[in-house]
Amino acid sequence: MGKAQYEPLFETKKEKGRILYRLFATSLLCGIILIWSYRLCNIPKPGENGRLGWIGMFGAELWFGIYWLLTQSLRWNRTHRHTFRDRLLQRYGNELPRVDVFVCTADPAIEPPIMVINTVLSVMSYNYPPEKLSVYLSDDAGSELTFYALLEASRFSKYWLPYCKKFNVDPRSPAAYFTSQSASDAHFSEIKKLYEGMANRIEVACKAGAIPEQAKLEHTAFSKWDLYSSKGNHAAILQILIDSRDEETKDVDGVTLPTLVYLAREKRPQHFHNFKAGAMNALIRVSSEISNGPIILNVDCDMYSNNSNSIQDALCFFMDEERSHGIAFVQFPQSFENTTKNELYGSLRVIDGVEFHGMDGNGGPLYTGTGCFHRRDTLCGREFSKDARIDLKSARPGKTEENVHELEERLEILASSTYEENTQWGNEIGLKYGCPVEDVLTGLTIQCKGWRSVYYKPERKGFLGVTATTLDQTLVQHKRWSEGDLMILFSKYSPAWYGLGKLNPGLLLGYLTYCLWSPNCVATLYYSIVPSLYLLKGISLFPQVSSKWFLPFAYVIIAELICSSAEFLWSGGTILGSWNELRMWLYKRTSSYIFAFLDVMLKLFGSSNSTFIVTPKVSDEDVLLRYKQEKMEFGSASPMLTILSTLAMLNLFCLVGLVKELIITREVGLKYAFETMALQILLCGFLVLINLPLYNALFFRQDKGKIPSSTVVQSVIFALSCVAYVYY
Ligand SMILES: O=c1ccn([C@@H]2O[C@H](COP(=O)(O)OP(=O)(O)O[C@H]3O[C@H](CO)[C@@H](O)[C@H](O)[C@H]3O)[C@@H](O)[C@H]2O)c(=O)[nH]1
Ligand SMILES: [Mn+2]
Repeated sequence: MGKAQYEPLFETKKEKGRILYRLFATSLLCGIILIWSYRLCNIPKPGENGRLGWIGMFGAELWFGIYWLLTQSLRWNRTHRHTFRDRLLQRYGNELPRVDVFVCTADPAIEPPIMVINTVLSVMSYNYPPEKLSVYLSDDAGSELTFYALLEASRFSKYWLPYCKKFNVDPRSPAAYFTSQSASDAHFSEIKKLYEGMANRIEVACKAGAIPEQAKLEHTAFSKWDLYSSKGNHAAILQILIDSRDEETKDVDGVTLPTLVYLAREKRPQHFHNFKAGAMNALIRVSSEISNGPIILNVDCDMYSNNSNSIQDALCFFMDEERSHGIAFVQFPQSFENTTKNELYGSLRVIDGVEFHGMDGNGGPLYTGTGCFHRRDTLCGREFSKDARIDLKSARPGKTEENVHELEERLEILASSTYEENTQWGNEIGLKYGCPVEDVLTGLTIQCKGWRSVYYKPERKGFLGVTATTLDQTLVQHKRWSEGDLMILFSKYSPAWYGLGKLNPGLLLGYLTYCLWSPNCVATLYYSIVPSLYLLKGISLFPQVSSKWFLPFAYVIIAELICSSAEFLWSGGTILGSWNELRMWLYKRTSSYIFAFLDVMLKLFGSSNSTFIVTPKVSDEDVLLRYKQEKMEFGSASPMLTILSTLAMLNLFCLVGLVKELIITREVGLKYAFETMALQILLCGFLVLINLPLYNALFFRQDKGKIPSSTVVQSVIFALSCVAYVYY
């Protein structure tokens, strides 16, 4: 094709209004600098009241200001992507590359098999040539129930795939499709009935905790579970359920089906399994001997495909003749199906709607796990080189002489728990080990090798998953993320030193923003405790309202509040949602981040081990009901909850103490108090206001989601002693 007619497969647009934003950010920076100057110039002399508190305020504001500066790297250079699928099909319709999809599951109890196979079915039915598509399910529990469900799904797919194609439906997760549709023609009822039959059989098996004897007789694979002892202790089980090279396996219309493989890697108590990263690496090896697709898509078991064209979209970024060469991976945003209108537990809205566009403008987003397309060889450690073009037409391993059983047996060795000993797997090859956010670390090293990545957020969401439905789950998940990100900062691959000179400076700062999530806890804790306590003591920490120094404080606070709410609304959130987001911002910083920060510090000094607490994807009925009503679920006692309620109580006591002085004892005049303490009163008042749901759960609620009485007692005692100590 001549250069003149070159039509790109994707286009990149700079965000409109960037100049305006940059002006605004610069003005905010001026405000911040003024605040710093005010603090520095007004530190009370040694011996004067409030010197220590003042110095602390300076520290906190210095941190907030610097951190805010870092976050500008995520906003300065935002870009948006658009793909041209029709051009892709026109040019490469017949030579599309093979694509391997990896689905990961870890525990049938909190990731129900019926949900897992809905995800599997949704990715099997992509709008893509089936002979070029292979789907691998990694089951870290090695559960017979999950395997049984997958076997059922492989049978159902013979009806489901033709149906999807014929009626061009979306989403292609049957469960999601049937809940979104109310059509009632004969085809619909027929396929729905088939699905319900299957779902019913799976549910019965899961309830009983055992699969029907009949199924065992029909499929020999179940004998592989004869030696199974537990989810942490079992041999590798590999089962090729559909091999698209087989002539006999066709759907009901006689069309080839995608390859479908079940893999439970070997697990032994004496061998550390490295969580999802270990599962992914086993999948990379096994798949390389079956389909060896040059493009790999990974999804979590709850993240079904919501858009049947996502593979084609992603390929537009890998197959453009002029601009695809340096692109290693394409990350889609993480969206959720079970969110409520005002997202009580916060959301990834601003990350997805603003920040990742900013990362993309600087060299590409982080690899955040699910919904990411990779080139196989960059995932396996290939360095970038200007000249060496990557071939997406790599050969598929031919069908060998061995029969399927021999093949499975041979490949099970690749998934054994000792296979990686004395190899570079988890280090130079595949996903990196040793970090709770293995994906972010892996993506970082790929970018350090000279590759870039792409953030693609299509109109119709690519993937939909299940988000946490209780406060505790949310905080635990954010602890894992923020802990992992901070570990990266101190790791061999730290963006701060390893990335220096390898990454675009803007990208490096972007990584730092995420790595430094958890240290934010220190300044936030300080800001939510000390000003309120000083308020009670009658010591002012902010400029008087009539002072000219009041202006920069007012400007920075108001502008930042408006800007972050605007970003939230702009990304599709509601006003109440933005208030909830603010609350979660506070809660994460004063619980998840504290524990993440402490854990990383402990690790640096050699103790404590990483864990991966898998987020539950199902909840009890009453919990679910409260979730839908957006009633915060506190539930069980935990150290994180104790901190949150202690902080809330502390601020309540301070505010009540102030009101008592102002109105009842009238020790200080109302006017005088506002003149000298306005910002402190506002801050304390804000902290009380945002904690209203927490007070409700402490003292008034009767349902199971309330705060347990042990926590109530603890937090009141802690807060009272703190206040008493300061006051007397
Ligand atoms: O030992 C394990 C643990 C987890 N998983 C799977 O990993 C996925 C993610 O686990 P989940 O508990 O849902 O974590 P999330 O915090 O929701 O996951 C986000 O964060 C992870 C990194 O912490 C990324 O890997 C994920 O892709 C991303 O969706 C799930 O499919 C699990 O089944 C395994 O396969 N093996
Ligand atoms: Mn998840």
